[in-house]
Amino acid sequence: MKVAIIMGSASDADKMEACIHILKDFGAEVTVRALSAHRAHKALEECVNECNENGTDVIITAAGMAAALPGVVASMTVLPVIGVPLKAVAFDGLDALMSIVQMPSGVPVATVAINGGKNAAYLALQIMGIKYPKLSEKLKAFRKEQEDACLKTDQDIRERY
Ligand SMILES: Nc1c(C(=O)O)ncn1[C@@H]1O[C@H](COP(=O)(O)O)[C@@H](O)[C@H]1O
Repeated sequence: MKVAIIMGSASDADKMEACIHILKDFGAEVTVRALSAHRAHKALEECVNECNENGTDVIITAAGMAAALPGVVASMTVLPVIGVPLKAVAFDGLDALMSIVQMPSGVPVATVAINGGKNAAYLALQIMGIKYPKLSEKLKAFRKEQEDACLKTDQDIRERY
């Protein structure tokens, strides 16, 4: 159960903390790298080649601004690539969202919400759940906990009003 997280810059790390924690909580082996396609494309290629060879199940990519990274990573692998657009200095993250979501056909990046690192983790876990049945069971238990918590808050609201 191996996930590689590649972000465009070390300055993105805070926004990906929750993603990393969720993956580790569910028992995934997580590798985290900060490699820009724009600034270090050779090292990025080496990193993706390693993923292709070392049994990585899913690659999560995260980048802000002109976010070429997720698409470039997707071009170098047939592993599932998830893209997390990050809100950086301008346009509330729409710049990154547009860069990541509008891939030409044949080279998909499964794009989550702006700053959607948590859902990137859950989506990666669900993809891996196909291969690891115990993980799938854990995810079902998590969904049940979430449902119970929702019903509890509903009850609280009904009682309050
Ligand atoms: N989008 C990309 C890429 C890329 O796509 O190759 N490389 C860096 N970045 C983004 O630039 C922003 C600022 O990075 P710096 O703080 O390092 O200047 C970050 O959000 C990063 O993801």
